[in-house]
This record gives sequence, structure tokens and C-alpha cells, in this order.
Amino acid sequence: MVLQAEEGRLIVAAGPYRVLVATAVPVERDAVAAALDAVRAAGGAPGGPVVDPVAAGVGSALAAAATATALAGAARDGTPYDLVVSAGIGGGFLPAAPVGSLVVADAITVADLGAETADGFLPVTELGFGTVTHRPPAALVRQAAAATGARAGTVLTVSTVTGTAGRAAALRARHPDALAEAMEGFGVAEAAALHGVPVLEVRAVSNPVGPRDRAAWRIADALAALTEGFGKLVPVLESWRHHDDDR
Ligand SMILES: O=C(O)c1cccc(C(=O)CC[C@H]2O[C@@H](n3cnc4c(=O)[nH]cnc43)[C@H](O)[C@@H]2O)c1
Repeated sequence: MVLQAEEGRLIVAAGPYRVLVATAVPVERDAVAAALDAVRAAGGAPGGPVVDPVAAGVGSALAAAATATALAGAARDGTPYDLVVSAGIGGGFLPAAPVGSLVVADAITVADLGAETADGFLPVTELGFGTVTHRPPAALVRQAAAATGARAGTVLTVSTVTGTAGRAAALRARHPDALAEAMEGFGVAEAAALHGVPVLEVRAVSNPVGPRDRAAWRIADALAALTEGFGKLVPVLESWRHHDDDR
């Protein structure tokens, strides 16, 4: 039963399951909202989740702050979120993640939080601090990848967009399972972890990770892929529950 339906926001059932979708910029938020609108126009999703897309900002710090603020506000209002999704465009490592393809993170790893030494990069964990990887629920990742046709793998969070073949090779050498890089996932995941909420990251590939080539960007194609992918993800979010994750 559809209880409430608004532009850019899908509320299809009264249940407790609520999903916050944190994109970086408004065009990404709108791409997600378009998918939710399409689901609603097709008759809604009985028993489904409340899905709220927000533009949380570019970069890990702003994404973390905005996500934490949204989570805290919802909890304060008695409508806490059950899942956070970091969604948007990203760079894809070739050949595994070509432009226009979709990637679901089975690991959300910050690639450049640590220390540079004469012997190479040391992640912050080896300095005795914090964490460098958040792992989305495995069953949710499997189901999301199957439903959307996305590949599942590591999505790196970087502070600096990769712009050389050398940097791309170094990242792949350190993170052999990396399929994509973007700038917000780890911040969103840190905020979610702070609030005890599971996280998922979905990236539509807008450009290859490698030598800088602005002519090679396909942002419109990536946003279309994000909309299409999110439309297929909604039924997964409907059926998934955190306690299902040992399947
Ligand atoms: O100026 C450049 O060469 C350049 C290349 C790719 C992306 C940018 C951005 O400023 C976009 C940042 C924005 O989009 C996400 N994104 C998209 N592609 C990538 C990427 O290859 N590496 C990291 N982030 C990417 C990112 O999450 C930001 O929200 C500039």
C-alpha cells in the first residue's frame, strides 16, 4: 500500500525500514530521485522502504559531516535510518569497470589516509589509528550486484582524483580488488559506523582511472546508469533486512 508519495522521495510503506542515500552533488541526487519517481509511477513498491536521497557534498569530510547530521536528526525525530547508501559517479579501473558500468562496493577503502615513508605508504591503521575499510553487508552486496548487473569489488575513496597512469598502477598494486575510485564513500561509511548503521556504496563509472582526459568523461551516461541501476536496486532494498546478512 502506498502511504505517501512525493516528488523525488518514495514512501511506500509504514515499516521501520528507512534508507538515506548520500550523493555528492545535486545532479547525482536527482538521478537517484528519478529512479524513485519511476518506481512510484510504476505503482510503488508495497512493503518497501522509505528512501531519502540527499546531496551531502563533495569530498569525504563534508560527506561524513552531512551524513552524520542527517542520521542524528532522523534519530532525534524518532525516525532513524536503517541503511545508508553512498551513491554517485566515479572513476573506473579498466578493463574491469568501463565507463557507463555500475560498481557495488564490497569494501569501502580510504586509499590515502596514512603516512608516506621512504619505504612507501603506510595506512593509518599501521600507525595505530582508526580504520581504512568498511565492509557493506555481504548479502546486500550480492543481491544488489545481481539485481543491477553491477560488478562487486573495492571502491577506493581518494582526496585527489587520480590523473596519471603511474598513480592508477600504484593504487591497483596496493588494492588489487579495486574497481573504482570516488571521493565520498569512506566518509559516508565512517558516519554510518558511528551511528551503528550499515552502509552500501554504488558508483556509476563516468571516467577511467588514469591519465587525466576531460574529453573522456561521460557524466550524462554515468548519471543515466545511476538512475537505471537505482531503479533495480529499490526492490533489493525492499527485501533486504540487516538480520538477513548471514545468508
Ligand atoms: O579534473 C579532473 O581531472 C577530474 C577527473 C574526474 C573527476 C573530477 C571531479 O572533480 C569529480 C569529483 C566528483 O565526482 C566523483 N568522481 C568522478 N570521477 C572520479 C574519479 O575518477 N576519481 C575520484 N572521484 C571521482 C567524486 O566522488 C566527486 O564527487 C575531476
